[in-house]
Amino acid sequence: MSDSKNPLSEVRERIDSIDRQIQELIAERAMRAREVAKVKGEGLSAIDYYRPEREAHVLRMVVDRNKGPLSDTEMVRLFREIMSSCLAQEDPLKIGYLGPEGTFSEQAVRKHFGHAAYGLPLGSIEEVFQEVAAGHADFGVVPVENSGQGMIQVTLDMFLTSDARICGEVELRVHQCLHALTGQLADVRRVYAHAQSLQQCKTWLRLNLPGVECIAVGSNAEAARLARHDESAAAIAGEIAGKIYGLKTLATAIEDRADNTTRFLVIGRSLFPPSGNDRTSLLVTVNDKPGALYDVLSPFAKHGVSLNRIESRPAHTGKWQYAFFIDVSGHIHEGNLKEAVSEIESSVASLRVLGSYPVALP
Ligand SMILES: O=C(O)C(=O)C[C@]1(C(=O)O)C=C[C@@H](O)C=C1
Repeated sequence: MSDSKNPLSEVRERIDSIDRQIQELIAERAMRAREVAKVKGEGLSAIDYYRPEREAHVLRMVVDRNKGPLSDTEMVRLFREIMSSCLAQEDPLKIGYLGPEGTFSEQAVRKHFGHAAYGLPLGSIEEVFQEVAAGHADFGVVPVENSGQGMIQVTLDMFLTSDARICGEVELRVHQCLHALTGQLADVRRVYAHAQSLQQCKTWLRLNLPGVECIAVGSNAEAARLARHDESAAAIAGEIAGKIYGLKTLATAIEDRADNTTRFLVIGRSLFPPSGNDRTSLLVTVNDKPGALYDVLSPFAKHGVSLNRIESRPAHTGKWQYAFFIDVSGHIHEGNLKEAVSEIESSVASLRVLGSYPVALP
């Protein structure tokens, strides 16, 4: 009998050896993270140890080093989880999001903070802002924009009345599925979903479920919860929500646009230092005079600052008065943006820096 090893067990032995090394290195990394924490001070809470600018820097180095075969997104996800566990050694961060469990907001929380953070499902976007302001949550994650549907007005309007700061952004590819209790499309008489999701799947619904009643509810996870108790109903929700609520998936990727992506904001109570690739969000209200918007925008051009987006909303200060949400490249502590902003400040009714934060990672 040949004494050559079975090729499967040979590769598995190599994998076991690599796993041993990875595990030792992860344990050593966790020890170093403890040392860093000691330098920052003993007995602080998780929020005092958290450094989003450093995390973004670490993850950008991961992307730069990545030569495959795993994608940048996968590599970033793995390292994010390692940092999440390193940070949670004392006490996990508490993150508020639009619940219940299984929403895309929860997926955004996990993408940005990893699974060692403690997720706090809340009833509404307003509640996420309130819980962060009250200190019951360290940070909150709220949807702000969808690639096909545009801005989420509730989120923008919350910045008009709250002191929340933006500490980060997360981009999430959103894949919608149709789930139901029976698993039969022919049984579906009504479809529950969040209004945004109904919009995102309009064409699929028209072609595959013509004439079926579409009912907008607070979240997709709520839709899945309702469909669990009704054999003639289906819910549009992510894959995870379908599983959590014990439903069968009737169709996957039913969104009309293949690149359907939602951008979320991480909200907190303070500003963080530059990470090297940042974005700044400003809230500006202008006086009613000719060229008011020109006075806001021209200093950006003059100081070489790129404008990423501008969105207007009725201001809460009076009829026909508008607030502008402006996103620009750079950090507020960096020279050219600082100069542009101080020039704008002298010509507008009000200007508030909502936050400077690392640009979203893959
Ligand atoms: O470098 C730090 O400041 C750390 O605390 C270490 C570390 C990490 O694991 O790399 C952990 C948590 C912080 O949010 C950032 C980075």
